[in-house]
Amino acid sequence: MRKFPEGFIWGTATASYQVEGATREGGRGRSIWDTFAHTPGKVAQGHHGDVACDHYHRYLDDIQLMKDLGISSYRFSIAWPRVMPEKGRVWVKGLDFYKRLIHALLEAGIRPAVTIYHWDLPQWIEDDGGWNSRETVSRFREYSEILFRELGDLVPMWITHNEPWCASILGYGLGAHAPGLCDWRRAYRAAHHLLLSHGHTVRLYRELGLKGEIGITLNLTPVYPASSRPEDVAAAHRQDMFQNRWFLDPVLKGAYPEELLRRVDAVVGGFDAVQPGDLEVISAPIDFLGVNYYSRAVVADDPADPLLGVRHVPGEGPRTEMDWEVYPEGLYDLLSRLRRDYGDVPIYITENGAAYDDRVEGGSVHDTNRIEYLALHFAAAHRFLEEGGNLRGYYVWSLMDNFEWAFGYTKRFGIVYVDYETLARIPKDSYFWYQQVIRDRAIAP
Ligand SMILES: N#[N+]C[C@@H]1[C@@H](O)[C@H](O)[C@@H](O)[C@@H]2O[C@H]12
Repeated sequence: MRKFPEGFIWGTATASYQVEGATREGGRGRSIWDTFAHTPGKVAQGHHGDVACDHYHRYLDDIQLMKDLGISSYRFSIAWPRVMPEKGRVWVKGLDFYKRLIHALLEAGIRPAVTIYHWDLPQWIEDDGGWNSRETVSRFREYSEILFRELGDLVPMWITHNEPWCASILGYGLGAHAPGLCDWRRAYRAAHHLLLSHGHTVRLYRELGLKGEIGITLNLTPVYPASSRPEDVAAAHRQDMFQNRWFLDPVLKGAYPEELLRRVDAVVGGFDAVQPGDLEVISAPIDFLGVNYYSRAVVADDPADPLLGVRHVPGEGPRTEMDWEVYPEGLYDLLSRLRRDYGDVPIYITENGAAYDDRVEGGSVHDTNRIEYLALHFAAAHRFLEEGGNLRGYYVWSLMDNFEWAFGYTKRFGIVYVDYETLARIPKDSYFWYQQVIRDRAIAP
């Protein structure tokens, strides 16, 4: 057996807009994802999060599932529109649901890990410029301070942002996510303001003297050249800078990659969002780095690509329902690279999992492909631990099937199946497999 260390954190993760529903309850205002999802053509089959998994009302049953699973921590996000529903209005009662959720988790012996922002920006803030506006940085700090003052003594682990790369690039550059804009200048500005708000919030956490730990979650994708040709190796370097170092370097080294700044100049005519002192704020020391890993990228040189001069090449491995290559070696390579290039920063894998075409058969879901996916990735993490890697925990994405952003409910990532007609939960075979891993604190060799 491959044993994990005593005290290793096993968890599951979700996010507010993806599971809660109740988008008109508790005084909640509209988010950019309410707007985006209700805009025809933006989300598969016109799906939206109005009901989602109804976690808002079913959280006690969901916590029982977590308790039976045996996890030690549950990662979830707080919906900013529940706290700041409209301009000029703070609705602290909007936190009542989260206070109930957190107390129930603590009673179940489950450590709450709170993501402050997982993409559901209040619509009124987007109307005021959203992450393209530096004003949002101070609004995020104000929002964070409310959370810290109301929940700071109950919550031991805080994540400022989830995947700021996605929130900025997909939301403002490619238009694939809310708010659905296609403007690279706004995307670069949004990325900077997300990072800046992270840094100010870390500093605030320290100023308030809170005793927990705070970090940020980045979606990181190790990049491999399609061949050993120098052109392809250089292409991989450029993609790595765009995909990973853009956020890793400011947070952990206090500087953007020089080549990125040159490319930004060339593509959007200058990085005008950075002001003196910003990078010092962004690189406020963190207690951990959250890593979301799903797959790798393989790229070749392609001069026809205006942004980076790269072309993505499909890897040889099997694919998930997201058409992502199953490549567990990439997790080990990524963790090793972080240790090599960024020092021994404590790491949590804050998301890892896979979407498959799950079917209910006789009341069960035999998702052997997801068990294999998780087993291979747990083994990669174990290899890193065996080499002295500072890995503190692993959150499986996701506890339950949920609203998969632009894919709506067509992609199932959960270890618990959700029947969207009845909202019944059915633990999949992977749930019971994970339950045994947690009991054994080990995986089979
Ligand atoms: N796609 N996909 C699954 C999963 C998504 O559901 C999460 O909300 C994101 O943090 C991250 O993209 C990963």
